[in-house]
Amino acid sequence: TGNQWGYGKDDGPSAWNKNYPVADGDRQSPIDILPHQARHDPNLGPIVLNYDRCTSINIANNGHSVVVEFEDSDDRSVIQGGPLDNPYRLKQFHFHWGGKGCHGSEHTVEGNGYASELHLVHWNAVKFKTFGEAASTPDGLAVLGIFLETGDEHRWLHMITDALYTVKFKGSVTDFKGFNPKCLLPSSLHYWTYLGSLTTPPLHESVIWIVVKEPMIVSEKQLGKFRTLVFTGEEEDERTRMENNFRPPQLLKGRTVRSSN
Ligand SMILES: CNS(=O)(=O)c1c(F)c(F)c(SCCN)c(F)c1F
Ligand SMILES: [Zn+2]
Repeated sequence: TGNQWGYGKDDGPSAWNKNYPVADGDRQSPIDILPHQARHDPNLGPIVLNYDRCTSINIANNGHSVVVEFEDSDDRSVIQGGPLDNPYRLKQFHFHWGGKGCHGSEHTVEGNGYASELHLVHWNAVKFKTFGEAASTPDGLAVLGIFLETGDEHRWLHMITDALYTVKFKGSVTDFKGFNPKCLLPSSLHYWTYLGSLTTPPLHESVIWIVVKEPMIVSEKQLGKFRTLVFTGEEEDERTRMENNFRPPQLLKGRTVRSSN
């Protein structure tokens, strides 16, 4: 069908504007963050996360990433504070990563990429009735971005990486109950924030981005397990390793990046 997109030569980020013209819009993500040009805003308070472990549902391979979905019928798991006027409900989290040794984050900092980037996707259920409505309206979504850097093993990431073999193929879904993603976060939640978009089609310009400055540290072995997933379905004959599922930085087009402290 027409809306097939991916990260390959012919269907990758440089081709997305064919089916999704907003790809060339004025508030696209990710971006390259220049800390010295970010405006420190003393009015930016801390990010407050209230996640309830009971809202996690399943882990899935959607053909683009590995995604953990959450129950979002009430305010049990929300993010608030910082640049947000309302609490935003946790809908899902997923990752973007590179190939062996090369970079795989979406946002970069002074041109430097990280090995991977975790996105916790939240939606404004005060102003919108459904996730879909929020995802297609300016500032309907708040995405918390966390960089992953290789080093020592992450003590809790094994809860995700141990489940990856069950979602190797596109379309596979497995139960994933009782997981609180707060265990993944670095100790400091100082952040940069700016107005942007989804980084995958349909690339809606609906995201308030909150990018945490301190990366989480994971081992090369843990990261390698993400690369055992494939973009393709079990029934397909070619097995395309899932890696480099990141969009490169987009033009800032006059936007301001603010910094907590
Ligand atoms: C920020 N990262 S992302 O890649 O642009 C991204 C996804 F991959 C998503 F899956 C979803 S939710 C489901 C909608 N198709 C989302 F809101 C989202 F923003
Ligand atoms: Zn993402």
